[in-house]
Amino acid sequence: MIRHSLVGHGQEPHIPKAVIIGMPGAGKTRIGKEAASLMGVPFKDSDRIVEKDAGRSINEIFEAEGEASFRQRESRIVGDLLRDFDGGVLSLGGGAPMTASVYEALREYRNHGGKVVYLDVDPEEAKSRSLRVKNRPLLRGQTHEKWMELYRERRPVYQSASNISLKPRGTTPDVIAQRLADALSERVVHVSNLDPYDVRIGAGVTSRLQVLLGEEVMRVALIHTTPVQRHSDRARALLRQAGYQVVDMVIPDAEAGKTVAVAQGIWERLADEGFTRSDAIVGLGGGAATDLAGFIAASWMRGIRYVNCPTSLLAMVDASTGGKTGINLNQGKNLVGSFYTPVGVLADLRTLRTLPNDIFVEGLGEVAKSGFIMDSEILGILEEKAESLRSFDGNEPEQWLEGVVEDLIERTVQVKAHHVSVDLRDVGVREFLNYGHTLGHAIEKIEHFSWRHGQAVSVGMVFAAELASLTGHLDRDMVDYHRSLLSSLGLRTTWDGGDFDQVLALMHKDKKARGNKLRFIILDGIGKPTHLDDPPLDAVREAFGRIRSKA
Ligand SMILES: NC(=O)c1ccc[n+]([C@@H]2O[C@H](COP(=O)([O-])OP(=O)(O)OC[C@H]3O[C@@H](n4cnc5c(N)ncnc54)[C@H](O)[C@@H]3O)[C@@H](O)[C@H]2O)c1
Ligand SMILES: O=C(O)C(=O)C[C@@H](O)[C@H](O)[C@H](O)COP(=O)(O)O
Repeated sequence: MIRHSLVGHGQEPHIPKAVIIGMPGAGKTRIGKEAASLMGVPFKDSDRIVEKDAGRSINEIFEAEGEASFRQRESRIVGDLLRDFDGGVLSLGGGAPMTASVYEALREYRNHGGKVVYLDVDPEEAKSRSLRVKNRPLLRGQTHEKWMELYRERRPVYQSASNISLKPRGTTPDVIAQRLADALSERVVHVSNLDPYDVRIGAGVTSRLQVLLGEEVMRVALIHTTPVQRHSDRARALLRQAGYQVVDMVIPDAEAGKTVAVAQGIWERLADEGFTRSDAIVGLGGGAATDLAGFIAASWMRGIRYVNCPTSLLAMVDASTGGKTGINLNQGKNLVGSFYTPVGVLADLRTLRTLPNDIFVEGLGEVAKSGFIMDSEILGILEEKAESLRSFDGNEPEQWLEGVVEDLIERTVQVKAHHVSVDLRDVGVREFLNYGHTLGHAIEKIEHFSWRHGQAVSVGMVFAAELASLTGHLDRDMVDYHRSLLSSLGLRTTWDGGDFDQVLALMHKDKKARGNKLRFIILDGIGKPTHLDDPPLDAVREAFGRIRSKA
């Protein structure tokens, strides 16, 4: 069986971090070596190991034993290395994946989480480079025709054998090596809806835009706000380099961007720029920008492809994933929108470097929410790292960002992915992601959006915990735990604005409400969310009273 053959006798696999494949002259060795050195892991080239093992050069093996014998040697050695080259980067000879046994071994390796990287070079460039190297017996006396024939034969095999593809065209090997190192350190959370997609988390993942958008797309509308200009400049440069026509669309910041007027302005611009169904949207910024961009993608010509590039903690852990797109009305939050999934989400940790402290801290509200409803490990990390998280200023060491913060993002996205994979349309378990939001959205509205979403949700969770306690679902210790954890992170736990009747009217506009009946998400315990339908009005009023600072 596959698992058995790679893992061996009940041991953990010691598989390589990555295997690089591609045409001769693609730069597999140079780029692989450099990426390995950037990551501080060992590098091996299967051709060199075959030569060492045989005690003769590849040319000599071909001359003395013939190609079939070389392929047998290669297949055995690649098989061994795929089983036992712990965490290293391995480059394969250009023809290796064409051998059935190597192709199969690569498939097994991918099934165990291995990363097979196809260096998809321009065939002319690879040809001129490969002819400079002497020990390539199959390339001797090659005509241009024959080379292109080889390329056409091998390319589909490289494509289907790989799960990462890098196009070095127009870039230097150093840049590609850095991209490769970035791609290998990223984390991926899979969302399995009808239209499945991945959330990629890591430093530099924005460079994946081209792979996600694909070759059919001609025009890309890059929707973003001004505070993220530095990151949209980079995305725009990457998109132009990849050959797309980029139309830059700057929208008003935060909730001011989630309006009918802004959406209308963008629809008109798309029409003027001639956007068709095969064009695309990229939403880059905080949750407000990705909510709007998704809504534009969902509504333009009844739906075009879009990618989310979240740049705030909250957008990375929550808003960018799950396909809830929408805008606000004067009457309430997110009242108009649709469920429409992106083709991918790229959470580039480097963008967090410019994120102001208060926006990072509000994002912790949604992180804590995911801990409360499903993953107590998240709560453990938040408790342990509260002080450093609360004082985030963007200058944290790389290890911290790619350690604690990346762990929290990955875990929180896993919680989100779980709920939206099971219930995209929000008719059951997905509603658990709304913990704290019934009151939270009302607070945002009453405060004219001067309160940040995550802060409002934080108070909303304390309110929901109080309501759960009043209705016999949660004990007092848990309510106290909500207050102490959230405040240790710099989140609000009280609110003195509005009055009960105002709040009640807004809570009736919440999407969980049915007819005249309110519906809340509460907890029976950590990781045990449940619905609370139509609770006694007195309990709702009392819970509201308990979030006032003078309570
Ligand atoms: N669709 C969903 O499932 C979902 C989930 C959660 C929240 N949301 C929505 O997301 C919004 C809140 O998102 P948010 O907290 O990101 O707020 P936001 O989008 O208002 O962004 C907050 C501020 O931070 C700026 N910013 C973002 N990234 C930055 C960076 N890297 N450097 C500097 N500045 C940066 C933004 O321009 C803005 O000024 C709300 O509208 C909420 O309703 C949606
Ligand atoms: O994805 C969901 O489902 C959520 O409820 C996530 C929430 O954190 C988010 O704020 C969402 O936008 C709220 O949606 P709404 O349906 O209550 O408007």
